[in-house]
Amino acid sequence: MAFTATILLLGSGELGREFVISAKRLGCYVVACDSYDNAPAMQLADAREVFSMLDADRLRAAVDKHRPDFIVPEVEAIRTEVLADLESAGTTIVPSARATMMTMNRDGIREVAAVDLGLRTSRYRYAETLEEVRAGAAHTGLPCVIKPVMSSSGKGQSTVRAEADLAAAWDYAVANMRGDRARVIVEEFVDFDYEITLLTVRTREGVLFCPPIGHRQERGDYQESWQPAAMSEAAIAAAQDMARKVVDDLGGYGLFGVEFFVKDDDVIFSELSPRPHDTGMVTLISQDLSEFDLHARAILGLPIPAITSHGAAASAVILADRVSETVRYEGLAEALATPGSAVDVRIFAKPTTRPYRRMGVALARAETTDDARRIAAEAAGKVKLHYDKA
Ligand SMILES: Nc1ncnc2c1ncn2[C@@H]1O[C@H](COP(=O)(O)OP(=O)(O)OP(=O)(O)O)[C@@H](O)[C@H]1O
Ligand SMILES: NCC(=O)N[C@@H]1O[C@H](COP(=O)([O-])[O-])[C@@H](O)[C@H]1O
Ligand SMILES: [Mg+2]
Repeated sequence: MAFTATILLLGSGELGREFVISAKRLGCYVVACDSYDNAPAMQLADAREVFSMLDADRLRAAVDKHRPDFIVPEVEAIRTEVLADLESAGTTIVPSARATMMTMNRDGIREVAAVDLGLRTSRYRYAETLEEVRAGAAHTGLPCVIKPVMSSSGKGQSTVRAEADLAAAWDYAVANMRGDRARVIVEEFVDFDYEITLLTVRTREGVLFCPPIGHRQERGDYQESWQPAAMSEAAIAAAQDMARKVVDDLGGYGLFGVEFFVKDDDVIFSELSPRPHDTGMVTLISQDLSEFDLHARAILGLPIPAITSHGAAASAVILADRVSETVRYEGLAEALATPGSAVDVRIFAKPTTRPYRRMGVALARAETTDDARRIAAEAAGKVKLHYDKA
């Protein structure tokens, strides 16, 4: 068939949805996979498969059926041993099977960064029992942050300020982790001035960086992001140096979201996604090419002559507040009419809601990042979710 390439997308949320658009524009055939039907990326893809990507047999069956040129993971929770086998047999895993294995669990990437590469990270310990959690907290000191090694978007994460709260944090982590391995990382709480995502593109021609993205998180999940984040040249250089080391170690081609905490000029590596990053959705309005276009080009081996910035920009999330099997969006016209130099909205069209589930994002460009943040938040606030009765 007359397609540029066949891509099997593992995970079909909002990030996958925008990636499908970028890949389709370049003539790819995309099969979108996720554990539930009508996931955001499926609505735009050429074909879909609904199965748990932790199920090795189903994953292999999907690969046998579609014979992809590229397998593009969009979530962490994937049976990554299967990806390693497929890579050995000649299928390209994006960015590499090693990158997906090392980032599926927090302990993997932490060992690469802190031990193998000697990057500056927070103090940490792993724990598999409450006793080990107590020992971990004694090592890091309080406050500390406790996270399941297998989770994302802040699920199961809590900050503990008093020893008496360690047991509740352990229980919360175990109750909200993914997978069946009760293991957490206990991290020193970093009292950072600000935190950033450095979008880093590994291409055949070398490593490229987007301007740093600042963001604000609540409950371990991103609420708003802006670009460029104000940063000293020294801090940018330190972050770029660390990002380059990690992506070169993980290997392959694609875009990575590398997360750092910054305190004064001290830049501390936190973690990374070997794929587009939620805070990077701001690039849908801030730059040519967006993080999704960059991922697609890097994967396909297409040139990236320049990453052009359109100036200060921001994104603000639109969240659900309850469990519902149906949802409608209202206020789109009002949101898009928000005064500002450029305002846009992305509606993810997720079929169901739950408290804090990200359902859309508002985007704005303005003279300053402060103005862009204000306008994006105002536009996001105008989009109202209407929960129909089932
Ligand atoms: N050690 C720490 N000290 C201070 N804040 C922290 C620490 N670890 C995490 N946080 C805060 O919690 C947020 C989420 O943490 P982290 O990125 O590790 O979780 P995540 O579940 O992988 O999130 P995502 O998948 O959205 O990237 C961070 O962006 C930061 O704001
Ligand atoms: N921080 C990771 C992240 O933002 N991942 C994005 O959220 C989706 C899951 O959303 P859901 O939980 O609403 O289904 C994922 O598929 C991905 O697009
Ligand atoms: Mg993170």
